[in-house]
Amino acid sequence: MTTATGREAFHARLLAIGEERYHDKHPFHAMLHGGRATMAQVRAWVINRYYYQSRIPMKDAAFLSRCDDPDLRRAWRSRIEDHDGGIDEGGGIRRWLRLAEAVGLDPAYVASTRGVLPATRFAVDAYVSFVREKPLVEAVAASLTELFAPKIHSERIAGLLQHYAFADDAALAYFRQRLTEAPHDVEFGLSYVLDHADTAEKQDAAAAALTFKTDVLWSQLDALYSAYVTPGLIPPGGWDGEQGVVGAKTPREAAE
Ligand SMILES: O=C(O)c1cc(C(=O)O)c2c(n1)C(=O)C(=O)c1cc(C(=O)O)[nH]c1-2
Repeated sequence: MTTATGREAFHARLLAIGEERYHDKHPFHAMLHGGRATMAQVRAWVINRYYYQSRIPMKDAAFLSRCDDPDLRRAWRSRIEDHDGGIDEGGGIRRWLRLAEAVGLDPAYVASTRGVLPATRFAVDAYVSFVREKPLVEAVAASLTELFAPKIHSERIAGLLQHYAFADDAALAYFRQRLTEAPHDVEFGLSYVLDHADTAEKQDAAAAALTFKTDVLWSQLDALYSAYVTPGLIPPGGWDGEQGVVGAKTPREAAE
């Protein structure tokens, strides 16, 4: 067994993975945040990303089902509350559906997950399976992409507000809420991984888990890009640009 590197060096190694591979660098995000995405591309993103949102509490439930430590369960369970919320107010999932409505989609269509690209399903389902099957320290390490999420959420709020007529506080409530939830989650997750990856083997496995998760995120955007930007090859079953669209087209859309 080789010796683990020190806590700080291991932390730096994890940060470097995000620096190199996080999906804030994907060209689809540059289009979206820079106002260069058409409304059809924005809608495709909202439809596909809903699938990720809908599976996050399921993967957290899978995680909880494997924890025999009540302290760990107590620290983790708020993640499910964040996304599902209460009966009346709902949580992140309902806030995401408000964004869907704001971009002119029928929330029931989005919630049905019809039209989600096959590659999106494969990537997201792989994340849920990973968390269901791998050692807990790797499952927690995979969630650490959230270290890099507040930056992308801030960029997205600013970019969408600047460039899109649909964007207002109600439409973007999902992202504002994550700005306070994610740092709390990730603070716990990071200390857990730094404490529990106490051999070189476990550190390598945790780094690989974080790398895997960056692939989960990146490949969802590759799928969107290929279907709705270039070459524009929508796979069978993928959203056709019409289903679930409600209301009149905006003048900008009519010109597109
Ligand atoms: O908009 C984004 O780029 C982004 C990324 C991530 C992420 O890094 O996995 C999450 C979220 N958002 C998010 O909103 C969220 O609730 C979330 C939960 C998790 C997770 O792995 O448990 N990641 C993310």
